[in-house]
Amino acid sequence: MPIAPPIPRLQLRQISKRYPGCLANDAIDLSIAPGEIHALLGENGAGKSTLMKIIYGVTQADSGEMLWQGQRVNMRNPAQARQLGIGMVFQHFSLFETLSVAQNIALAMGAAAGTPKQLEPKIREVSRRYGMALEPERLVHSLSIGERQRVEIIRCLMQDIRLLILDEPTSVLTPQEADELFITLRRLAAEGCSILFISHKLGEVRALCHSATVLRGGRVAGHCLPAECSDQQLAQMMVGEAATLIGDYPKVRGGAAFLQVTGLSWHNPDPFGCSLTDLNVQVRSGEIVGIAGVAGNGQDELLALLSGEQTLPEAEAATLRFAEQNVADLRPDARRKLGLAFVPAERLGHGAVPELSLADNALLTAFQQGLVRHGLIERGKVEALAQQIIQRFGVKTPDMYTAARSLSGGNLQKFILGREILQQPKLLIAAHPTWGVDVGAAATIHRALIALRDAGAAILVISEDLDELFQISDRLGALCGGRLSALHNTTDTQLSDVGGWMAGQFNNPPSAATV
Ligand SMILES: Nc1ncnc2c1ncn2[C@@H]1O[C@H](COP(=O)(O)OP(=O)(O)OP(=O)(O)O)[C@@H](O)[C@H]1O
Repeated sequence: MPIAPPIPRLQLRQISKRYPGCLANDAIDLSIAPGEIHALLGENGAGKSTLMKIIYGVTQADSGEMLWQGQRVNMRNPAQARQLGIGMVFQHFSLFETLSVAQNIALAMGAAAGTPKQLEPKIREVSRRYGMALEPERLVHSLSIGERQRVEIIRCLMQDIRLLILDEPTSVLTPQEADELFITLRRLAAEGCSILFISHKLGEVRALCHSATVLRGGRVAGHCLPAECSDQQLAQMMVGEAATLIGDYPKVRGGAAFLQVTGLSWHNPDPFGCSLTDLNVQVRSGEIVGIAGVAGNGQDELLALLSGEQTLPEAEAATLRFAEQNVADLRPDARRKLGLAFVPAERLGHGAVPELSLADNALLTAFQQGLVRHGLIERGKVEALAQQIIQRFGVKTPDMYTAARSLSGGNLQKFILGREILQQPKLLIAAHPTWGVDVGAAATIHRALIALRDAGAAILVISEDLDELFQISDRLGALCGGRLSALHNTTDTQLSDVGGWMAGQFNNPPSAATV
């Protein structure tokens, strides 16, 4: 007697979802078996997040049907999804800093699940079983980003989980933490839990996922077995043409120092923030300096001090210099006048105003580039700039009047980066320049950064993506606990060296001269 194939855990049939001006999901079919780790791939704006939100009940499809273990289901909200055994770990965690791990999990699970004290033994059991070390009494503010992600995953595993959705989970992890996460995910899958994994990192998709669905322009472009495909083949399925992914950029020495940070210390009044201790770094015109580090080790504080969002008293103005000018006491617009462009880590709300159109967002930081005359905005010039950013950086949007918040994450990132690069700054400071950006767009951004470097700009990139830092940086260092390692030429540096610096294994003499 023939054996019937197992019923898929989840099946989507002809799922469609339209937003104003765009068909985000167009008749999508997708099937995930029990115990299968399935990747969802696609360039920025392909429709991945929209599809996940439909599965998790955050938003509803316009048409099509969803079958959960063979039964038709109308997913109305996340609570219903959780009840069925679907868990989702978002890119940005929503944890309360001042509460413990157990208190956070109890809050998320609702009163019926029990008090924090009652949940502690189960948290310990789940963390032991899946090899995710985590103490239930620890306060969240004392946890690393990797440990915070464990809180979210353990929260999902506390319920009877059948499908775990992870949205770019490794973008916040060190390489070692990512390896540990994969061990947990493989164990979960071996027990029959299905996993839907979204990532732009093709290497890890090939190493982890059994199968993949590739989306392009809201439609299914194909299904494949990632282990049997090269990066180039996967990228080609995503963008529909042969993509040039890896740029082998020559390393350079740069000219005179433009940004000079000398003995920079700052006490952070926020008890959960990080203070900076005796930072020394020079970025020369015509070079890219990369700063690695796990989030929360002083990156935000350093960025605020470099951009002018946090100023220092006049007496300390010389701790930061642009060329020969002291700037530590200057506000952001004064620093922009001296040639600074800045890409913050957070896209919505910091890099762009969500409610404003792309054109107005272009004006926000580029207004000193001749876009305002006699106090009047020159709309024609603003629109020309916005159009140029959209075209040069391949930003997918219905038009320049679209609100920033309705762009997919990666497309907004391309827009913000393009806006800053096109201002031809003397100094560009960029946090996570390709965070959430697809492989094709990341290559475009890297080429643009190299071109800006070769045109003579000093560039400082702060990123957690070590592959990226090795690819584009001429010199490298790392932040740990608010201290910065010395910089080294990238050509003389191994991945393991940077891993060591990220863990604080460096010993700079106080106020050391930078290399
Ligand atoms: N709330 C919304 N209103 C209007 N348009 C939206 C909204 N959400 C998404 N879109 C549009 O739907 C399309 C698909 O977006 P989605 O976020 O699903 O892409 P994605 O594949 O997840 O991209 P990324 O890799 O950049 O996160 C994009 O063109 C986006 O601009």
